[in-house]
This record gives sequence, structure tokens and C-alpha cells, in this order.
Amino acid sequence: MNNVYLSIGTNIGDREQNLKQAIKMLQGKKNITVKAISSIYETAPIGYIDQPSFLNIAVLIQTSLSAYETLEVCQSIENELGRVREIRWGPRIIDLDILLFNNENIEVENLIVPHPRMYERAFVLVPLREILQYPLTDKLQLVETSVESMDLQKEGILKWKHINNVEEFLIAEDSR
Ligand SMILES: Nc1ncnc2c1ncn2[C@@H]1O[C@H](COP(=O)(O)OP(=O)(O)OP(=O)(O)O)[C@@H](O)[C@H]1O
Ligand SMILES: Nc1nc2c(c(=O)[nH]1)N=C(CO)CN2
Repeated sequence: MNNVYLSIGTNIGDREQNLKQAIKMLQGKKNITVKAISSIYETAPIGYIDQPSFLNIAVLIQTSLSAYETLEVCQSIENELGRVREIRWGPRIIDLDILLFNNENIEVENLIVPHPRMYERAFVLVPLREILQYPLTDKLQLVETSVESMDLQKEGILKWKHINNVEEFLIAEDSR
């Protein structure tokens, strides 16, 4: 079984609903088990600034899929939820990135793991830190040391909401 950390972001539409949908779709795959979900963080947009704030979350899954197959699942979920690719780093209904795949270094076409920009992004590291599985590998340890040296307010971590009961969170009625 592979331990895989994912980052999910959304800044269009009913953002919380988008996160729920994405997690439910992950859970619905027969080769994937969702093991942990971080709090939901509201974060200021990084990179391309003139866009709404994001909700960001980190998820730990266990899967028999390869890294590339996991990427394909992430992309199929993005497509199914109706993501349209326009501006680089611009607004999106949903974005699923593979952060870490076991403790592996992977570089194949269309896939680089660890995610090349993860260690400089508070919106990735802060949720990820919450769900790190022990014992810490060197890559997980680097998450902790990187986040410790960040000024979270300056990095746009605005507020967060803890999910007390994951089952309840996922089945809760659409509030619209
Ligand atoms: N670890 C990874 N996780 C997800 N996608 C990756 C990864 N490494 C490379 N990619 C590739 O990156 C491509 C562009 O991804 P995307 O459009 O989501 O970028 P982005 O979210 O705008 O920016 P960023 O990659 O900085 O988060 C994807 O099509 C995918 O093939
Ligand atoms: N706060 C925040 N900013 C972003 C995000 C994101 O998920 N959260 N995703 C981006 C594209 O990868 C660019 N900027």
C-alpha cells in the first residue's frame, strides 16, 4: 500500500461543497482509502493575486495505485467537477495535487513528486502538518521545519475550521 498526501484547493463557487465532492469522489474509488483529512483553511491567493481567497485542505490516502495512476484519478476528479484551465495559478473550482508519494522521488512526464513548490507554500504545509503520519520520514520532517520558519499571517493563512466528524462532514446536506 502507498501512503499519499494530497493538497486540495478551491476558490470558485460553493468552495466547501467542492472540497466535499472531491473527497467523496476519492473515497468512492475502489483502490483508495481516505485515512486523514486536515482542517479547512481559508487562504489568501498566492502567485496570481487578483482572485478570490481559497479553501485549502490536505488529505492522506492509502492506495494500491501507482503515482501516475493516482495523478490520473486526481485529474479525472478535476475534470468531473468541471475545472476549466485558464490562467496559470488562476481561479479554479478544484485543484488536486500530489504532494508526497511514500518517501519517493518521482520525475516522469507530467508528474514531479515531491510537488516542486510545496515546501514554500504555507497553504500546502499548514494543513499538511496536521495530518503527518509518524514515524516522520525526512520529507515529512522537512514539512515541520519549513512551516516552523514561516510567518503564517504574512503567508496569507486567514482562518480555519476543524472538522470534528469526517463522516458527518461528508454527508452533511448541501447548504445551498
Ligand atoms: N505532483 C504533482 N501533482 C499534480 N500535478 C502535477 C504534479 N507534478 C506535475 N504535475 C503536472 O502539473 C500540471 C499542471 O497542474 P495545474 O494546472 O494544477 O498547475 P497549477 O495548480 O496551476 O500550479 P501548481 O502546479 O503550481 O500548483 C498537471 O497537468 C500535472 O501533469
Ligand atoms: N492560497 C492559495 N493560493 C493559490 C493556490 C491555492 O490552492 N491556495 N493554488 C494555486 C495554483 O496552484 C495558486 N495560488
